[in-house]
Amino acid sequence: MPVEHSGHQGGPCGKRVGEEGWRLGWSVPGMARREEQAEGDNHLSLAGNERRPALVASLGTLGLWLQDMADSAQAQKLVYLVTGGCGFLGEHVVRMLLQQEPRLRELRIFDLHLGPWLEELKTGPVQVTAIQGDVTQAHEVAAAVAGAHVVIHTAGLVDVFGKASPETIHEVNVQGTKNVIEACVQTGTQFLVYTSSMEVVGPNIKGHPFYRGNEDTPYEAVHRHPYPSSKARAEQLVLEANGRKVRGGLPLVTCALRPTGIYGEGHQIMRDIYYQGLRLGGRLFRAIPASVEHGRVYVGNVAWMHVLVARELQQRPALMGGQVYFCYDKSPYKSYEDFNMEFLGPCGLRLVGTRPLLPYWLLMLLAALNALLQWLLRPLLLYAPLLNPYTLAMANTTFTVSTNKAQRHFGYEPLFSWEESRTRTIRWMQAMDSSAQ
Ligand SMILES: NC(=O)c1ccc[n+]([C@@H]2O[C@H](COP(=O)([O-])OP(=O)(O)OC[C@H]3O[C@@H](n4cnc5c(N)ncnc54)[C@H](O)[C@@H]3O)[C@@H](O)[C@H]2O)c1
Ligand SMILES: C[C@@H](CO)CCC[C@@H](C)[C@H]1CC[C@H]2[C@@H]3[C@H](O)C=C4C[C@@H](O)CC[C@]4(C)[C@H]3CC[C@]12C
Repeated sequence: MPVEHSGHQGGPCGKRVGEEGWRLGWSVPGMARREEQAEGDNHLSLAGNERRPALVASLGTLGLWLQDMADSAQAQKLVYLVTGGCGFLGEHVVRMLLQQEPRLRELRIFDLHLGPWLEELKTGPVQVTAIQGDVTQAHEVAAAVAGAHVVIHTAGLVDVFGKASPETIHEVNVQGTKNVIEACVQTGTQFLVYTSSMEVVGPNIKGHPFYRGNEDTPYEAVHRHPYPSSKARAEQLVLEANGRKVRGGLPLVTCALRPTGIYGEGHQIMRDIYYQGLRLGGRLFRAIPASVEHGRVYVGNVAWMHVLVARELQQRPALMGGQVYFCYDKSPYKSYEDFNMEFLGPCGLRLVGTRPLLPYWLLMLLAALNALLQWLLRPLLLYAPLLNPYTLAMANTTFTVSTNKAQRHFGYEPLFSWEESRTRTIRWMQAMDSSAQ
């Protein structure tokens, strides 16, 4: 089924806040706890002074307050740079850092396209610096990196639909990453976290299943498509750079995070599939057997892993430097289509068929036809449907992870339960729908 990227249409989801609602209301479970605890601490110190004269109590409070100020002035000293900070994942990383990294003094957000939502962040206690720039331009990257303690490099060209040329994908994903590494070395930045992908491992071109594998599971990683090839090369460069001396003589410490298919608020492909379903009268047609498992992970948990890994890399460079970690959480193992229905179902869409409605050979034919059409139409227009031989192979090959390496190395536990991840994603879809009406 050729599934085209969509425009906006109204749908059957219930009315909620507008799309901005999820942006402005963004918060994480741990944050509320931290604030409550801070308040609780104040109450405790006041309670201790209750029976003393009022002046002593006030002085005590003032003292504590001054101490707090001094502590936070000392603690807030780190400068972080997030490349691709205005993307789907990048925005979540940025917001998570602001909420969960108390040592942050300045947060630099580097992206080709800056989002208007950055403005709202500039009123907080952390200095937020928005930098419009291109990772393929070494001098722009170096200027942004200079003086940063940590770089989280999420910028990338995510394209499995043939929208960009293989050369452009390589330029952004590989040359862009080289520029980030060189900038760290030249300017003296010691910590680099790279957002890699499950695709550096697989599925491979032979369609071998990767069933609940971990970072050490043997697998023949062979790629031909430009996107996974570029991510694999970039990851290799990042890992090889671990231990290089940066300006000032200290060693560069790097590691790579490999998310499986990310979902959550802001997920463009989910949006496209939703509107596709609306165009088809509220129905989607099963194309992939329900038994093919596809790994998924909630964007908030991926963002949390980035924040945690960046923090712990500074504490445990010997253990974590040069390592790769799959991103995982408690999201259930399901087929790509069944998993999407967890969100699309509550928005009124139905998945028709308990088995694929078309035989696989026919789907392959349609996918090949789409590829041919894309090629023929290229001089006139960009035809980039969701279904092509590569995306079909991705959706039709089991690839799931089961690991606890992140927990063992840096104490990672998902911040969001599956129920919460699901609820947040559904709310976002409902808000998106009501703002479209
Ligand atoms: N979405 C997923 O399911 C998924 C899964 C695994 C890994 N990843 C990786 O996560 C990262 C973020 O992906 P995403 O899904 O948020 O994609 P995205 O397209 O939403 O975000 C990428 C961001 O990078 C920016 N960017 C692109 N080219 C740039 C350039 N030349 N210079 C500066 N900025 C540039 C874009 O403007 C965008 O804001 C990517 O590196 C991707 O490979 C994504
Ligand atoms: C055959 C169609 C019938 O419904 C469904 C096509 C679905 C595809 C468009 C997606 C299936 C698997 C997705 C990819 C996967 O989740 C992991 C990814 C890794 C990441 O680095 C980038 C995104 C992606 C390639 C993701 C893209 C969309 C799928 C191919």
